[in-house]
Amino acid sequence: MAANYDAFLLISFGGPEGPDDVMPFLENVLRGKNVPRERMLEVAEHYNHFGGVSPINSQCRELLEALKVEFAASGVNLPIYWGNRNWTPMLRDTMEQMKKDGVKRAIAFFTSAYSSYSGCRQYRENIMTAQQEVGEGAPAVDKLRVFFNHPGFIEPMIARTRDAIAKLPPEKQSGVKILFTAHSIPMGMATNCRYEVQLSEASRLVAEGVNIPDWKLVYQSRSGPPSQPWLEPDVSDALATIAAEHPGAGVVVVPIGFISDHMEVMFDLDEEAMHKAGELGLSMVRAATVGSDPQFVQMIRQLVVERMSDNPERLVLGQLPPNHDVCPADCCKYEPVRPPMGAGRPAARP
Ligand SMILES: C=CC1=C(C)c2cc3[nH]c(cc4nc(cc5[nH]c(cc1n2)c(C)c5CCC(=O)O)C(CCC(=O)O)=C4C)c(C)c3C=C
Ligand SMILES: [Fe+2]
Ligand SMILES: [Fe+2]
Repeated sequence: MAANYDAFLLISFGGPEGPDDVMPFLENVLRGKNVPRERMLEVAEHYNHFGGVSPINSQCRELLEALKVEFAASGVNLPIYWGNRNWTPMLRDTMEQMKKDGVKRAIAFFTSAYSSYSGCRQYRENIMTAQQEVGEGAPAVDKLRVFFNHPGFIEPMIARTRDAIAKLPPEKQSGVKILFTAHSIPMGMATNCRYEVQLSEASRLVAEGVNIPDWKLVYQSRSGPPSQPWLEPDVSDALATIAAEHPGAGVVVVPIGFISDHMEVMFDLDEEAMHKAGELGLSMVRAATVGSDPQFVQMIRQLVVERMSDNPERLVLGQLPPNHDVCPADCCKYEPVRPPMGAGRPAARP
């Protein structure tokens, strides 16, 4: 059913924009999560390595600028808002502003291509919490379908993978191995969502697009305690396996699980995985994420128009259908094992 919207809302993760932001940001990210404090401090070091600034907020600003141009050029007459889960601009403040501006019903784009607790349900919970905090008159918010199999995501990723292969030394290009990487999540989270299935399909589509049969889906940025099972293999272990089986091979690492080159891409891949590949004698190139690619920006506009049309064209590639518009009640449900009492401290809110 077509719906009428009077605003567009970008909802993202947020990131620190200076050294003083790093710890409160991480405390926001990890509140209620079973992640050891040592891991939090380790990740803080990654951010401090880059001056305490994550590029994610500036990447969102760039995407918003590109979207304004795209909407104006194609007659989509919706004001654009932006709110984050973990750092300013916080979602609740944005919703407060939307209420003041008289917005009644917004359509939201989450910066996650896949269904998972963190990428889907937690954002929906964040919306509900923000609505409660804003109170009477808070805008209603619907979310766009996940886009892991939309041509506007897959085709730019094929182009970026092709560019990355071309950066390998010519003698390493034939026989290249592709590692598609995504954020690892606890097995308990993975079992109640379509994260792995959707990631495998997106990876398959990109591998097929560049005609490379030798590919594997692997994981990165694991944060759980060693006792808790998370999705594997880790990218470094996968690199070691390639080095053992194909010494000196060319490897392209494609961060298919992310849509911008944020800290988890810059540190975990460009620093750690690159260093590991060098030690193992592999030639590694990391493919870029979609960022503000024109086709990706167009995709967001198409997804909005799709929801506002009576007979929409629901673009999709591959073997899976377009994902649902409205999440069923238990979609991406996750009841985490809580950390022991006293293991975490409440975070200061920005
Ligand atoms: C229990 C699961 C997760 C923990 C713990 C976790 C910690 C953690 N994450 C970041 C930074 C980012 N995470 C991002 C996305 C993301 N994170 C998880 C799960 C956990 N993260 C998932 C399932 C996802 C979604 C993946 C996807 O589908 O896109 C991102 C990217 C956000 C974006 O909008 O692009 C970042 C950045 C930190 C710093 C952290 C703590 C140690
Ligand atoms: Fe994460
Ligand atoms: Fe979901």
